[in-house]
Amino acid sequence: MEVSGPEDDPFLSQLHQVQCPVCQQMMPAAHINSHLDRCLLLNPASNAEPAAGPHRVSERAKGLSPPSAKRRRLSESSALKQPATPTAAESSEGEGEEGDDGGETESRESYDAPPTPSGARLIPDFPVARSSSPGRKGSGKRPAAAAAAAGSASPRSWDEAELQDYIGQSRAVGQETLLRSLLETNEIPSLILWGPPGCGKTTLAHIIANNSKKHSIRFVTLSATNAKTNDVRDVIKQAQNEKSFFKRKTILFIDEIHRFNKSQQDTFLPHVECGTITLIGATTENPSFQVNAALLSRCRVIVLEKLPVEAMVTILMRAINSLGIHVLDSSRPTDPLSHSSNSSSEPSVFIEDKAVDTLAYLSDGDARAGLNGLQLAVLARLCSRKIFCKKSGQTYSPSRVLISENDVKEGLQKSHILYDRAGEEHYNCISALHKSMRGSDQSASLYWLARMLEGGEDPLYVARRLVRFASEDIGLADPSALTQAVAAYQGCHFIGMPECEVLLAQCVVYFARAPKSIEVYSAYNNVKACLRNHQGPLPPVPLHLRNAPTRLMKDLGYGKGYKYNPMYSEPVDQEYLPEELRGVDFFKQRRC
Ligand SMILES: Nc1ncnc2c1ncn2[C@@H]1O[C@H](COP(=O)(O)OP(=O)(O)OP(=O)(O)O)[C@@H](O)[C@H]1O
Repeated sequence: MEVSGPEDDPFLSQLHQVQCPVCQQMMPAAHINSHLDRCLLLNPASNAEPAAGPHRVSERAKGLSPPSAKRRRLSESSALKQPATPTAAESSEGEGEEGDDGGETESRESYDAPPTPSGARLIPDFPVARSSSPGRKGSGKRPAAAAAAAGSASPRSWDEAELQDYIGQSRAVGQETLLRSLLETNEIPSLILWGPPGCGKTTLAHIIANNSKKHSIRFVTLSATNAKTNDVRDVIKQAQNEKSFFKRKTILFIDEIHRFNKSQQDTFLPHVECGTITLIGATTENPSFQVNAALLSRCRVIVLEKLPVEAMVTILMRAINSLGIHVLDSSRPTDPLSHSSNSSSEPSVFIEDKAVDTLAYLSDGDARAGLNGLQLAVLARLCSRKIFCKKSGQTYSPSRVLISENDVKEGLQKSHILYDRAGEEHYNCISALHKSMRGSDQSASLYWLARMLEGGEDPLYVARRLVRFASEDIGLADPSALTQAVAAYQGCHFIGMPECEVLLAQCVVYFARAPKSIEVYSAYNNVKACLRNHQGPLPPVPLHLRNAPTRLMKDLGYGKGYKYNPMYSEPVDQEYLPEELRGVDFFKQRRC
């Protein structure tokens, strides 16, 4: 069983009181790191950190202002483990009042925990089962029931993870790669990590974080899903202070960097350029389109790939080992109940080896999907393990539970419930949104919109679909719908997420309520069908409709007989379609 200190558990760390070594104030352990940041800036003279040096007093006297009270929560992994600043675990316990941070809390989040409301995300524990190479035996590190119920199929502490713990991706971080040598010499350049969901972008960033911690480099994370431009400015301001006063470097990790719009991305540019921050961005989208060209040219793009099945098996086996699950060899059919007896109150959990292979295969290179699928399968089996005995009329819980191939398939389906940006769910949801607006159901329209945006969909993708809908389904019944959609698109482009969500919501409700007409859409389809079905060469443009800029053309009869409509007070009787299509009305029916 793994033992973790109170600083590992956000709940415990709230209860655990520690004393600030600078101002001696007592506060919950969870607050100590954010408090220390400010305290060191405000009280440089009393700073215990050896690197601080005496010059800080004069710097403060020069008017170094304290970080704004509105400063958003930021994560800083190096601060959590600075050698000279006692961590919560190292500090003595005691009673005390709340920290002086005005209610601002800074707690460590678990690995896949959602970002804090401000968008700041703390460097979480990083799941690495350091134990050996994972074979297919199942090591039984901690009871599967407890571990799965605790909410993770990943092993718990990944705090010390290093590159060797990173599975696969040899093209990006293999032995001979540039990135590996840069990491080994601790020369981290600005990077863009580009790859499909769950392939390990964030994981790699955390490995870099662990590496930089050793060299007292600050590592701050923001998620572009929630962070606002002010959050970025705060990070930059603090990075400038850290650089000039403490000669400390800052690495800023931005998850889903493509969700920052171009002007938000511009905020980093000068600071990346002058070395105030080293930027590491993670994105599932092609950076050539989603990242500012100027910013991109200052970053190395590391392309990560979908994890191959073998790598997925290794990752799953690590989790299985760490959860204490036993793997059953299907080539040697045995009754799991005949395995060694289990005296503990926790059931022994077994998994078929083919279930592991299936999970690895079906996860499609997405380790998160695989691990979530495993976790849900374990939980589902544990919850349904009570057996009713007809003879005694009692229910009892068997001491052994078997996870089959079907269980993992179900687990995988459930873990994909939310939203799969890159897969079928993406198309299902946009189709449901389109149909709900067409059906004038404003609630359903908003629901599908929110489901996509909350699931991490690119707002510009939704906006583009709205532009299309404006003409396809509303058309001339309300021509201003198109203006609304284009405005929403541009608004999203200007302000990005999360602010632009309400623009899309407004547009979606407008469209759901708007009158609908497919008149133009179907007429145009009729024209296209006419062209497609035409046999032989297309009919020539009638001579009277042709322009005649030269004498020769006039001589050839171009423009001859054309009636210039503004010259007539009554409707003009004139043909505009080619001869053979005379009388065709594409608005009434398809005639070709
Ligand atoms: N190469 C890897 N080695 C070990 N574990 C991995 C690897 N890739 C992913 N994982 C595991 O899979 C889970 C998801 O990985 P991670 O969050 O790094 O993916 P991501 O590429 O950042 O995904 P997204 O784009 O959806 O944010 C983590 O729990 C991590 O432990």
